[in-house]
Amino acid sequence: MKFHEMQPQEIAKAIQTDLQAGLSSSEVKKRREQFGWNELEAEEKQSALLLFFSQFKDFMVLVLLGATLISGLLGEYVDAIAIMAIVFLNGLLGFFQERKAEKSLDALKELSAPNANVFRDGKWVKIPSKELVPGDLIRFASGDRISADVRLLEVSSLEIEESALTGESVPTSKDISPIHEGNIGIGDMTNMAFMGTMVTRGSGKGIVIGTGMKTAMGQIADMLQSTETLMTPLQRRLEQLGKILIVVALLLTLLVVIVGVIQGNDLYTMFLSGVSLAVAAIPEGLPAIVTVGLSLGVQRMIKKNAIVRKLPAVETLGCASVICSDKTGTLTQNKMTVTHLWTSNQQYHVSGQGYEPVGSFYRNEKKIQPDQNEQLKMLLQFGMLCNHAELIQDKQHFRIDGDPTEGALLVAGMKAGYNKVKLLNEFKIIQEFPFDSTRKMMSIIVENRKGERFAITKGAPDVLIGLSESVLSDGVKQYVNLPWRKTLQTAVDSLAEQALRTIAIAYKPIHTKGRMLHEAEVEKELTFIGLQGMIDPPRPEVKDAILECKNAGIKTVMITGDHVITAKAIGKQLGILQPNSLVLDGAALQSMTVEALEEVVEDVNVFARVSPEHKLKIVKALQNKGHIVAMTGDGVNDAPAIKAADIGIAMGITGTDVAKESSALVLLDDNFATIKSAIQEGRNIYENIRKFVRYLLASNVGEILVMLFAMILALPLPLIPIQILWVNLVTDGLPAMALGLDQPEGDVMKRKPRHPKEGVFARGLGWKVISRGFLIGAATLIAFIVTYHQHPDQLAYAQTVAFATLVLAQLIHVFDCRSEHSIFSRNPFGNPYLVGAVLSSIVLMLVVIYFPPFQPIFDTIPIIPFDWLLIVAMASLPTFLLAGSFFVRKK
Ligand SMILES: Nc1ncnc2c1ncn2[C@@H]1O[C@H](COP(=O)(O)OP(=O)(O)OP(=O)(O)O)[C@@H](O)[C@H]1O
Ligand SMILES: [Ca+2]
Repeated sequence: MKFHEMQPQEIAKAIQTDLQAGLSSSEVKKRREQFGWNELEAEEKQSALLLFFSQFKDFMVLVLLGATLISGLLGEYVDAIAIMAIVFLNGLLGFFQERKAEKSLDALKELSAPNANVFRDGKWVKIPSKELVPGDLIRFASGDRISADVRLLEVSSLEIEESALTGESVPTSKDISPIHEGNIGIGDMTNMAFMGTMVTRGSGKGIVIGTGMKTAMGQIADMLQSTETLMTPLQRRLEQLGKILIVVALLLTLLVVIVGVIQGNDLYTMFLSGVSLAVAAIPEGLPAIVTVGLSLGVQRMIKKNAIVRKLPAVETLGCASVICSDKTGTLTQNKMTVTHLWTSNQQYHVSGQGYEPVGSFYRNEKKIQPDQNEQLKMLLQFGMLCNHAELIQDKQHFRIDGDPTEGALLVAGMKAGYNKVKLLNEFKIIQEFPFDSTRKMMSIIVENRKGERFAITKGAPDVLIGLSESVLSDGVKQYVNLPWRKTLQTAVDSLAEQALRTIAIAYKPIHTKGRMLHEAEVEKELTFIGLQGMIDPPRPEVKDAILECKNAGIKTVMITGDHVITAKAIGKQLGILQPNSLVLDGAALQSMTVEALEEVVEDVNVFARVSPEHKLKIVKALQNKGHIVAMTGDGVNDAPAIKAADIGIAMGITGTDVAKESSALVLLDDNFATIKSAIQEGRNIYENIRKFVRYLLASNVGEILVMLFAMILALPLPLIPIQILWVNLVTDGLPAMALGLDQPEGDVMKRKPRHPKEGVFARGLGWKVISRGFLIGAATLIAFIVTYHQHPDQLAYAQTVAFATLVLAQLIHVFDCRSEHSIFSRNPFGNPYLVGAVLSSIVLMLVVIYFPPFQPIFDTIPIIPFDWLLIVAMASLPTFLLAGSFFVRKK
């Protein structure tokens, strides 16, 4: 018999699972050995060796190797070996950079791996999905992705979207009864749930019958998800730039070689110089360093609780101009406590803090017994019944498992002395209609001991008022006429004005038995019982974060399903709501076109009582206005807006799998302040990339120009090929890496957001690269000419001086690259990595010049101390000459 044909008990027996306790840890271990991990086999990863060799397939490296071969054939063994060594070192550096980038991306994948809710050793626990084994009992709810093949045991309005398997995008509604029609397809197995499919509504529980490759998903081999690493816009631009530079460098090389040969240099030397120059001119290390820069930034973001799922988001973050944030849990703490009750025209106050179920009830400052008041009792008890939350006590600390709103209702009932288990004995739950953010309510149907049935509905008060035909007042049902409507509305408003989140409770007798009801039949003609108002304090750090964003030119918009007045009150507390800002509610949004919304959207700071579906409209309107939008979300219905936003952000704690999968960024702590940190980091990463692009390109320009000038002036070559290669590797590589670790400049959060289309050379970068590069080249040439004049018979000495000048000029220039303003605007020794990199580059340069075994290889001659004056002066010139203009401008 197949699993879908069996009764739950039969399945449990067949697969040997105790439905009361789940699997034991020892049993799990055994089954893991038998069935393996619950994962789809991914493609083979590139081995370390392969990665190492892939470093040498670069075009320029091949040219270099060709040059080595020619040197070898011509008998220039020293040259050949030295070039080989440098190529090897270059490859090694590239290898380590790529390994590091890959490792941190792997770590990211690990962090965003899905979890499953499993019943083991008699307890519900959350584990990584990959640890599931056949026989495990798992549960899931709206927004979850099913992590194994499952035979369903319990469902509550469960609907699952199975398009990943069947191509059918309309969700299938699920039940648990056995199916006996012989041969059926996956789409018709309504009592099964399959790995990779998505719960769009309701909740369910089931027993795992297949894991890993032994699932319906595992059988479609080509479905295996290959994780694509997208390139960021900047990476793409740099790649294009790289291509242009290759052409430019090759042309220049050709020019240098031709001019050189015409002037009587021998062909071999000119060939080698040309190749070295081309190698030096092409920033082939740039893409790798950019990747490392990005991944270092990504790691810093993880430390700040932000996980980047799509690398391009790192850059887009720096461009964000609007953050649309959920209220509950992101701006506020999502720690709810009921403080006010309202029923029969009376307001009550509840004392106590947090989730500790200790507190008293007061009316007009006088303590009362809630048990004495029939209607208060109903309000509290029904709030507990229509409720999935559980209160958990760890030592002295109380916390909620489930929805905090429901947790607050549960605790309020417990303060009055009621016990949920006892209540469930009195009222049997027959049917349930789960909460969703569009209906904004939840209902259950219960049967009491006398066999009478009635529905209990709890939800947003404005919605419930509309659905009520009567209201309970001192035990009597009164028809909801206009005055009553006003009374109820005033009661809601007065709670909302105190920034309280309000929940209304209503009920209705049910006379139909024997068949399942539809929610539309139940959630109407209700009798209103009363209100519960709960506080949800703002997160303390959010107010400052919002202000910081404001200074950075980023507007914060609150989007909430909560009541307009509650939203306004919180918005005021947090500084989101400005005196002249607009508030829009879901009803208004519903009737607006995107175009109409565009007209006003820039003035709206609070959207209240919205459904998740409205978020997409808001994103679109803002984007049409030219904004780069960051949008948060957690539920299934938030996914389209998260996807459409420039930066989709999902909640790590309350977020569903679906929301996380659509997002570019996941907040581990659900905290708004983390978005701010991520944006700050995003800006910083971009600035750091600018820094080393600037450094590397200016260095390359300097190297090319010094050679080119010398050619034009009919001078001998100021640098020999091996020296150029050395500069390219050591002087350029290490400090550039260190720039990737630089701290943000003080004003990084005081600038306006960067324009997303901004080019690589925007904001004066192009000018800085050319001018500094030009000066570095000129200064090096001057040092060379002066020295050559003094020692016309010692070309190698003049070349050594030129080499030292070039290296030093770059190592001084690197400090200038740390600031968008001037080298003087920051403490030059503020980045210890950079200081370390520069010092080691200097030491390596000295070794090449003064350590005898290296002298024949690099053709260097020890420089006499006096000449260092010239070198240092010339090397400082490029940086300080133009930095001087900083003071001129500042005045
Ligand atoms: N578990 C629940 N049962 C019944 N009604 C609820 C429940 N949770 C929330 N509500 C009601 O539905 C409204 C909308 O809730 P929803 O979760 O969509 O938004 P929110 O959490 O208040 O705001 P945000 O979108 O900022 O997270 C709430 O204001 C509340 O009145
Ligand atoms: Ca919500």
